[in-house]
Order: sequence, then C-alpha cells, then structure tokens
Amino acid sequence: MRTSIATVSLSGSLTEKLTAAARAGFDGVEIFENDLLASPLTPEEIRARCADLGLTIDLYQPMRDIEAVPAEEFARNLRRARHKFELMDRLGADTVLVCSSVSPLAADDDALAAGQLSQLADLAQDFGIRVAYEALAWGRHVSTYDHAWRIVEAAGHPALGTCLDSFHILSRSSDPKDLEGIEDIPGEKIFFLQLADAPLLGMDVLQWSRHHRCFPGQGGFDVAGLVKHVLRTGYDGPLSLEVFNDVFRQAEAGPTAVDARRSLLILQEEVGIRALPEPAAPTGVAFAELVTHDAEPVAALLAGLGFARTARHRGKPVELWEQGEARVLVNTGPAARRDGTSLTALGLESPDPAAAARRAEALLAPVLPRRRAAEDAPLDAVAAPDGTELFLCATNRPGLPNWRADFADVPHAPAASDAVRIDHVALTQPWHHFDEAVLFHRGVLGLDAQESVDVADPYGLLRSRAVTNADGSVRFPLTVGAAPGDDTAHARHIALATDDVVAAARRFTEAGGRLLPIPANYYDDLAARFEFADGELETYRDLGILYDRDAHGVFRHCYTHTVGRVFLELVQRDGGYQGYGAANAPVRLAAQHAAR
Ligand SMILES: O=C(O)c1ccc(O)c(O)c1
Ligand SMILES: [Mg+2]
Repeated sequence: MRTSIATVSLSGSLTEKLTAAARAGFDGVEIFENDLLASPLTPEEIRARCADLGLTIDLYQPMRDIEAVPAEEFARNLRRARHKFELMDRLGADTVLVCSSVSPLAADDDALAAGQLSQLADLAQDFGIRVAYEALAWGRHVSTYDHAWRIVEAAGHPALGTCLDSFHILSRSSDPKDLEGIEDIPGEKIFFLQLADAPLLGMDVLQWSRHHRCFPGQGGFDVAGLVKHVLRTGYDGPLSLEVFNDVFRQAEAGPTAVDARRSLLILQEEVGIRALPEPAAPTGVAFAELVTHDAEPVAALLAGLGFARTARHRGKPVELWEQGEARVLVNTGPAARRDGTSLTALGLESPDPAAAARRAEALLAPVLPRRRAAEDAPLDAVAAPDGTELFLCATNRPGLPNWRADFADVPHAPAASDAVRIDHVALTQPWHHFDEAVLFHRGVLGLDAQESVDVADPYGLLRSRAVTNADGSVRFPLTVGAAPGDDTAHARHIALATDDVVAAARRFTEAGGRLLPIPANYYDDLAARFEFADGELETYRDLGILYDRDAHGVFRHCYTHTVGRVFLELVQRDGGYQGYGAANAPVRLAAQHAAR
C-alpha cells in the first residue's frame, strides 16, 4: 500500500518537509494549508517540487466549519471552498479533508449537514475533487467516525466520502466493539486514512491531539487493530501519518521522517501486508563499551568493583574487563569523544545476528561496517537512533563470528564474584529521540516496552521507559528530559546484578571506591515506610544503599561516583522485583548533582 505523511508531522519549511518525506521513502504527502500559506513557492512550484521528488499530493487539508450552518453562512463557506478548489487544481491535489464543525453556528442537524456537504461535493466534483469528511473528536455535534459516516451515507454523493483518523477514533474509545462498525463502511467510501498513536493520557482531547500524537507503535493505542478493520472494508488508499507533536515540530525533519517511515513499515508488518525479516530479540547483554581518553579512572572504578582486566583487543586500544557474566570494554581509541568518558556501544547476545541485522536494515537503521579491521571477526552492527552502536553477538557460539576471539587474554588476578552479570543498562536519550528510541528498541530489536514513569530531577522532569526482553535478561531503561547541557542527568549507567549488595558495596568501599552518599532524610523516610530488621537500615545508611519494594519483591541498590558521563550501579533483585528503583531516582539524581 502507498504510504503518505502530513506535512504538519515534520519540522521546517515546506521544501524541507517534502525533501525529508521523499528521502525517507514516502510515496506521498498531505499538504497542510499553513505550510502552503507560509511557503514562498507558488502552488505550481510546489506541485513540480513534489513531482521531482517522486511524491504525490494525496490530500489537502484542513477545511473547517463548513456544514450544518444557516444558508447565508453556507453561501460564504461555498465561496471559500471554491477558492480552495481552484488552489487545489493548481496544486494537483484531488482530495480535500473537511473536519467536522466546531463552530457555534453549526446546528445539531444531520440532514442539514448531509445536504450542505452534498452541495460542497457537487462543487468539488466540478474540479475533479473528492471531499473526505472527518469527525474531530472534539467536533461540536459530530465527534465519532460512525456519526460522520451516517451523514456521508445520507448525502449519498459520489464525491463525498469519509476520512478515518485513528487518533480521533481511539481517543474516544479503545473498546474493540466500538471499532467493529468500521467494517460497515464500504471501502470505496473511505476516501482517506490518517494514522497516529498517542500515549494514554487523561486530558482534554483537543490538547492531547495537538501536542501528544506520535507515530504508531510509540504510544498506547492499538493502531494496527484499527487498520485491520479498515483493510477488511477493501480500503486501498494510502496509509498516511498525521502527527501533531511538540517534539517533532522542533527536531530535524530528516530523522523524524525516517522514524515515521519505520513506524509504518512495522505497522504494515503487524497488519499482515508486508513481510520483514523476523525479529530475533536479544537474549542477553554480551558487553557494554565505554570510550574514554583517560582509562585510569575507569580502570580504577572497574577494579574497585572486582572486575579483572582479562584481555586486550588484538588490533585496537580496547581492553576487556570481566566479572562473572558481566563484561565491559574500555576503548581508548580515536572513538574517544571530546565529551569525555561515555557509553557508546553495546553488545547484544543475538539468537541470529545476521537475521537481526537484516531486520534492522529493512527498518532503515544504519548498518555499520561489519569489520572494523581486516582481521576482526565480521560482527553485525547497527546504530540506534541516538548513534549508540549495537553489536549483534554470538559469544563463544561455534560456527558464528565471535567477538571474543578478537581479544587476546592477558595475565590477570581472578575477578571478584560480587557482580554476576549486567542487570540493566540505562540509556539516556537526547531530548528529541525518546519516542523514536522506544519504537526502535521495540520494533527493530523485538524488545517489549514497559510503562513510562516520570522522575523528578532537581533541574527538570525526566521520563523513563524500560524496554526488556521476555525473561528480563536484557533491560534498557530509556530516559529523556534532561536539559541539553545537563551532564549529570544525561549520564548513562551500567547496573551490575549481585546476590549480596551489602557485601559488594563493602568490598568496593574497602578497595577505596566512593559510593554516592545519600542524605539521612532518605533513611528517615524509609524507616517510616518499611519495617527493617535490627541494624538493617543503619547498614544501608552507612553504605548509601537505596531500598524499594514492589508486589513481587525487594530491590536494593547503590551507585558509584560518576566518571565523565558514566557511572555504575550495584543492584540486588529479590523475589522477582520488576522495576529499577524509580521511587529512589529523584534522591539519586539530587545526590549526583550535589556530588558534582
Ligand atoms: O487539530 C485539528 O484541528 C485537526 C485538523 C485536521 C485533522 O485531520 C485533524 O485530525 C485534526
Ligand atoms: Mg486528521
């Protein structure tokens, strides 16, 4: 099926929007009136630009407050419509969207609405134009798709059909029963289908729509379920994204358009009209890679935590540190960034690295060179939206390229056994990459997205949403919201699973490590909220161990100091605790700001 995107979904000038849409591989666009009004190009030039870019103009929109008004008002509306149809003729657009009226002049009178829309369609037909009538969720009298369809059906005009918009429909009801009526509409009377997702927020629907729409797969709506109903009607028009979103309005158009297209590809797969290489969800974290221009503080930190430096890359300045199943690479090569120590790459244990890379490529993720040097194992690797390199690994699995073989063992004392593996890696995201990152980890890597939680930082409000695999052996909390210059809130961290966080914390401090000091007020509050064994709370207070409990179990965790933009965490999960200590995050963030 053809894919389209509304210009309102992208930032920039109309020219920038069109270029981004074409580059990302869309077949067409919906031109928003405001984008045209603000453009220095004539309608003919816009038409030519679209043609040059290989884009069709699938829709012109919106036309507002047309129907169910007194006769004199409707005469004015028709005059306005004639102007727009002349414009559309120059533009070469053959479908116009009319949204249900929000005007106080509009009457609650379906017969009047049908009659006037029919007259509008008569005029449109003279220009070879079709009118697609859409129920805005906040329309004055018409706010549901079935109501809009009843009016279109009553009008019975060949140039009048309906436009279905997933936001307007799903924001009003997500009850599958309420969607079944879609299949009562003949496919040829659905003139257009607009798709948007949104986080499930309890707020005024107009504000929700204008600020929080996102691409399918990024929010909480079952957009694919709705599309399945629409496809059963025989609808064969475009799948078009119409997303009003404050972040996408600011972010660069190019990456947003790619994100949008990825969302549609995944949606097409979900509804069974596109085959993609199957997801091969990661089964573990093979390693986390830190780059630094100064290995000393990083080495001290890892050694303090009980890691042993076990091997060195055969061709590059990269060292492997290991403890249990936890592996950290420390890279002091040219990749070391200006901005100091940071976490820039992850190794994901993959059941089928090549297939996982094929899926990522099919979903427009940049595929990185397989070999960094001639003698290296040919590792499949892709870049996440924020540039983090993801290596798809088959560690020590016979017959598959093994990254470990690129490393030569070096003599070392045995590692401690405090940390058994990487519990999670917190991947803070740039402000404009959050929804995109969620979709990427979900749709490309095959991870599941958990609920989004808000976390108060002293200097801002962060949003955090974890993506995980089925057995919890891969957990990446994705976080966004820190101001661009806020290195503290932007720091990423590696959390190490331990069976005894108290022993691990003691070992670390005895080895000279500094744990993040936590204010006494926090422990007074803990004492009020939970009951502890004698001396237990004092131990936590002395060491800076934080405590949380959920319906499943208990979580105890503590943090190292930060090196550059990286720190480590020791975590002990007992009894199937599911979270990441979000309740403690504000205290942790405040302590980190203070430590800086
Ligand atoms: O927010 C609006 O007014 C608006 C306009 C046109 C649309 O297609 C829509 O879904 C919403
Ligand atoms: Mg719409």
